[in-house]
Amino acid sequence: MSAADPAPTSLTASRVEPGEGAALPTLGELRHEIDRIDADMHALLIERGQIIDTLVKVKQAAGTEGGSAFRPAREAAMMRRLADRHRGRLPLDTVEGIWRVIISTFTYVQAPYAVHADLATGEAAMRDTARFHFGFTVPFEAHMGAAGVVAAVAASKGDLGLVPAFSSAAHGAWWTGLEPAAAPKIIARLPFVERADHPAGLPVFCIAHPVADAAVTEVEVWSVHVAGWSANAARAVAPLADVIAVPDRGLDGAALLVSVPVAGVGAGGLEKILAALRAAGASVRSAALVGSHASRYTHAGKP
Ligand SMILES: C=C(O[C@@H]1C=C(C(=O)O)C=C[C@H]1O)C(=O)O
Repeated sequence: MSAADPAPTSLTASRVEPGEGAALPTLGELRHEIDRIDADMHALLIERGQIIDTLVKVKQAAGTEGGSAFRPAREAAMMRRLADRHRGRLPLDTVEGIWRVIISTFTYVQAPYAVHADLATGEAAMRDTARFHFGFTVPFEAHMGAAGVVAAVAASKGDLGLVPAFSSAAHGAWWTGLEPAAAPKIIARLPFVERADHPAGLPVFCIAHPVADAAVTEVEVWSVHVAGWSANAARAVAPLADVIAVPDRGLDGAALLVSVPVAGVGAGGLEKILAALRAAGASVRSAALVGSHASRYTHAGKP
């Protein structure tokens, strides 16, 4: 501590936020408070790490470790609570980014994993998304095309893959690679907290080998193959579910990725969607469950 920065005693709340007409604290006093808070936050992160050390032992004892340590249901719930309780000067974007890095890195130190991402749609946006959600300590591996991401995750024990959760002609029906029972599955949809001005708002599905005790089934994602695909069929399913369609012109059909809420508003199960397709003249050739994730959660954004 320099002579220009004396060590004052801790400030009372009334001096940190003085009322109208009250004497302002000195810059030195306020910086001392900032240093105290930084040391407390750092100590709390170290303590969080100690809890994780014990959590690893508990998971080992329960036999629930191995594979990915990523628990998307828990993370979705934590991120919703964080967004809902946030207030004050620090932007929500920053708070969300800090906690994504904290949680993803603590997941990594439990069981190392890499994040494989499909850069084919837009390298900058996908890299921003991967780094925002998983930080810089978790290794990042770039792929050109979603099929490469699916293959890399399939060959790994606990790696995660990021693929676009939006229609893109360039991608083909990558999700058909998730149909075999032993293939990776969709386990999350990011960002967990959506808003119009999200700084890393590219909608992505996170794929991984699913962990038995970790599935979130609020929204099911189905790979559906239809014959007789048409604009009429597309219009019939649009109000019922989020659908990504890749038409197969040779066969007059399409491969669809259909997200179906399991409960609540919009629920009705896959059957309702298949019935709407049939009523619109399409015939359903197959339907395979390729994953599930937490309900989408939208935050109002800046107050
Ligand atoms: C700590 C756990 O493992 C992971 C890390 C988390 C964290 O650091 O908060 C939360 C969920 C998991 O993805 C857990 O399973 O609770």
